Amino acid sequence: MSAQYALELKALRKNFGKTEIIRGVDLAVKAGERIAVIGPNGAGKSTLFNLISGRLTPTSGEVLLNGQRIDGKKPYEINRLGLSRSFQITNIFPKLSVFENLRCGVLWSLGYKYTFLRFLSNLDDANARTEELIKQIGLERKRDVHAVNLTYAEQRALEIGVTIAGGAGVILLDEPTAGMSKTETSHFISLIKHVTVGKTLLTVEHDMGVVFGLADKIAVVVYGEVIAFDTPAAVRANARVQEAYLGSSVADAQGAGH
Ligand SMILES: Nc1ncnc2c1ncn2[C@@H]1O[C@H](COP(=O)(O)OP(=O)(O)OP(=O)(O)O)[C@@H](O)[C@H]1O
Repeated sequence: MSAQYALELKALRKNFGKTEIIRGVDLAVKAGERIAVIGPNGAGKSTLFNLISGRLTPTSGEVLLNGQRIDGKKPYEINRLGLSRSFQITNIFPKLSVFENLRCGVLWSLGYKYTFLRFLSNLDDANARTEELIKQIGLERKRDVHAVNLTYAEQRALEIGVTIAGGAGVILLDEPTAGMSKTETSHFISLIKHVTVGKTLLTVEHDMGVVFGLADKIAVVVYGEVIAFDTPAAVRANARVQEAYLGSSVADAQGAGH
């Protein structure tokens, strides 16, 4: 890949009415980096994800995926260009099995959206890729179970599977461990690391244990600006971050043994 960065935000701004919510964000993420986006409630993290994934159009500024402008494009176009996003609310099909949910994701990426009924039975490549995904997310024993009958943590695993099914190189996850127990969370961090090897990952996260367990770098968003973008150790030591946001959260995470 010739582009220097997998994802780049340049002077990105977003207003809602007269209120400026994203206030000039610059961020450059190298291919293969895992980034946690943190910040107080209402800082603009979800808005930033919406701008990157095409759900919102920036008021000004640029978003580049592998060097190509994607701001202004539709979410499915951005998806086709190699960026895939999962949401806080699961968007899997409850009445389809694990296998069927994943195969939908694979087929979509292969471009069979409108004709796939005709091809289902003999799509050996899609089926093989689907079986591989099931193993990756550890749901072999739930292969034929309807999504609605999975546990919450299994549904989240399936959702990660659907998110990566299309082979996107850049993955956005919105609070992937929200609502999980501590044991489920630590298992899930390993799963995310495992399935995103070689990919670029951005995750919005409130749980500092997850942040420090997962991220190569942390972007701290406060009041619509990125006030720090650095390694976990450097962010932890950053006085401005401590003051604006992180002090007590880091102390909590460290106290919890992270
Ligand atoms: N569509 C919208 N119209 C108007 N204001 C909005 C809209 N979406 C978000 N906002 C406002 O923008 C600000 C940033 O919201 P956003 O959801 O991006 O924050 P966040 O950092 O993701 O917060 P949280 O951690 O609570 O999820 C908030 O003040 C919110 O009320």
